Amino acid sequence: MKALITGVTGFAGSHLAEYLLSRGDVDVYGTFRSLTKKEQLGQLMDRVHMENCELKDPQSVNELIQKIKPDLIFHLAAQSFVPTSVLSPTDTMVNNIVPQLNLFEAVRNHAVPCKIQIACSSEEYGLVYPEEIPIKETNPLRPLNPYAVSKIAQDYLGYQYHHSYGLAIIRTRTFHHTGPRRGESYVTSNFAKQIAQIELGLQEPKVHVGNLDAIRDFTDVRDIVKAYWLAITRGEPGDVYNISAGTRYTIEDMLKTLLALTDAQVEIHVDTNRLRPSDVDIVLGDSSLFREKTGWGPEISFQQTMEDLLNYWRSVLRQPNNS
Ligand SMILES: Nc1nc2c(ncn2[C@@H]2O[C@H](COP(=O)(O)OP(=O)(O)O[C@H]3O[C@H](CO)[C@@H](O)[C@H](O)[C@@H]3O)[C@@H](O)[C@H]2O)c(=O)[nH]1
Repeated sequence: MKALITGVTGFAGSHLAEYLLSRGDVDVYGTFRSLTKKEQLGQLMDRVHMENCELKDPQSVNELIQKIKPDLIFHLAAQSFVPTSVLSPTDTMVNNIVPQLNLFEAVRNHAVPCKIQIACSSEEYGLVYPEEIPIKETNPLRPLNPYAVSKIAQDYLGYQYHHSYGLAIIRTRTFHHTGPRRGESYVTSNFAKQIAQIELGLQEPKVHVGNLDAIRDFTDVRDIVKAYWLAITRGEPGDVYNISAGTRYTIEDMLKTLLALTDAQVEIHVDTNRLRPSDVDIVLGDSSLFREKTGWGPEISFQQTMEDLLNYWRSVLRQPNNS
């Protein structure tokens, strides 16, 4: 079976590649943007068929789909950092919507009988009222940033291409996920990296933070990629599924969990430039539809995820020429 992962060197993409390769029954193809990340991932990426493809270019995507004729497409490539979408809304719209349209059109043009999973997001729900918690797939979408709007466009294009053209598209709305290799801009990784830097004397003993009151439903990325596999193999084309562990932590709880794993004595410093114009206060998911359909459930505890993330940064920072 041939699986194509767009954004294979990205956070979820690289974990998905690792999972698919470990199964032994999947030939993994991937598109990527960053050569540096490819090199950092070393041996893992040596086992993936790496494809040069500009996802924003229809011709390039057409050639890729015609050449590989994948059985499965996991579309993970995206601009996924909320503050970047606030600073550059146009780039986020173009980077998130155009590649997906090119993929859908290429699959249509070549009549490739594949299944497609698209990575949508809990950010689409945006403003949520207390009585709507935990959030079901039927909740209204009230986006609070351009990233969320771009994900709604991806989500609804998935719906439309399924209904208009019969493409076997499964939409997953994933809640906050983290773990080793998480990009350092995202809150869990950012705090873990700062603590590891403090331990090594590379930063003054002060952790810089933004809004600590936001509530997130944290899931380990290694559980998320297993969910993506189950979504594409057992999910119903045309349907949309929430994926989340159902945990409820404030960002402050998450910081305290990390601080309990270190002997370093630190001060907490709120940086106003880390606060967002409109933050999403609470994101807590109801993933019962997905669990009933596929049998999925999270296996890695929040505590374990945080420990693995901190250890990841400790090991990265101890390597020569680290960033
Ligand atoms: N990044 C960051 N966030 C901070 C900080 N301090 C507090 N926060 C708060 O921590 C929360 C999480 O921020 P992010 O890690 O940037 O993630 P996100 O906005 O929740 O979005 C993530 O989850 C979505 C749902 O899965 C994803 O779709 C999205 O791509 C991203 O991964 C937000 O409420 C943010 O204001 C900080 O120093 N840095």
